[in-house]
Amino acid sequence: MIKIEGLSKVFHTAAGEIAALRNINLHIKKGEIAGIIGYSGAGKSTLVRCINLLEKPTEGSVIVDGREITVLQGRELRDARRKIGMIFQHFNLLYSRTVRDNVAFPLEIAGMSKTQINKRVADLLELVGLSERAAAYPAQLSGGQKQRVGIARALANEPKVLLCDEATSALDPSTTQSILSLLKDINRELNLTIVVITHEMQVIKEICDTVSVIENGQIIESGPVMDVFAHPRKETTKGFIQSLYNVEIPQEFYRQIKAAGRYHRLVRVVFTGAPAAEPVVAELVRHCGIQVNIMAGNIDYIKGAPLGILTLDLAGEQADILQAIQYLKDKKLYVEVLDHAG
Ligand SMILES: Nc1ncnc2c1ncn2[C@@H]1O[C@H](COP(=O)(O)OP(=O)(O)OP(=O)(O)O)[C@@H](O)[C@H]1O
Repeated sequence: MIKIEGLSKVFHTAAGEIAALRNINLHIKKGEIAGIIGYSGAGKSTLVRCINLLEKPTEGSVIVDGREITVLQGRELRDARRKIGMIFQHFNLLYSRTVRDNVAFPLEIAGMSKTQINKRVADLLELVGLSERAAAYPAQLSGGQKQRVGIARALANEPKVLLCDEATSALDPSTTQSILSLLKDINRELNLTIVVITHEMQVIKEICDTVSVIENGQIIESGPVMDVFAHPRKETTKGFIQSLYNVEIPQEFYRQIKAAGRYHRLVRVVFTGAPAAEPVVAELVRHCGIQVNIMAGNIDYIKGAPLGILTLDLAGEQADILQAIQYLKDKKLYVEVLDHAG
């Protein structure tokens, strides 16, 4: 549904050139919820704004639903943009208009008749659960309700793609949850392709099918959410996972264990899917005759599938520990020997 190829964006400022995006390549399938995560200044907003040409790329192409939008201008560009809805962190509502009139706005611009507008607005407000607040003004709404208006407005022209730029960053955790479930429902009901820009791994975990990590204007890692969560390759990605699953142990604590004298290895074991339920630790003790201490751990469920991350301290004879690590690998578990262990 979205193909981004060789996309670069350079801003020319008084202080010099800023390469906000460098050679971005990204393919997003129809009906997918694609997450793009990065720290502040990584280039997320610029990337999402290049998808609907709010920002003109310096190089490269953006193809949405088979149409290269980077070459469009004037009316053709306006028509193409209509099929790409967008919601924002600070909602960007018109504060002098009621909820109903905010949602009607893009339809008025598209030249729809009043009767059709009334019908469509009523349907959209029902979809986002705001029928009762149609006559209210944005200032009378909570943050979550304002974002619901933003979503209804973004869906008014029946877009094929919905871009969400930090759409839940201004909301509290429970409101965030309700907006994320609304987005998930809309994705399912309308088979809408959604691009989610965020700096919060929780958002990626809750609703995304795929995730791309952006740093210094480049995509450094990309893949299905479960794969990236289970096997992050880049330090930045590991940092994001760490923000969700705190499975690190303090160095000082590990130094104390090592001081006990026995041979140790600190390993991280990642379970995905079925083996997560197996009593692997017990088997490890029985098969390899070593001592296993669970130092940190977390089991989570991503789209119903378990993802377990355990930090284990293995103590015993060196040969037995090597055998234990091999045993885990034979079980098709991902094992990482943490390099600060000795
Ligand atoms: N209009 C602009 N003019 C000049 N530089 C810009 C402009 N917009 C963005 N930048 C620069 O481009 C880089 C990427 O910014 P961008 O806003 O895309 O990052 P971000 O990941 O969305 O960060 P944040 O979450 O803080 O918004 C930054 O160095 C930023 O200063």
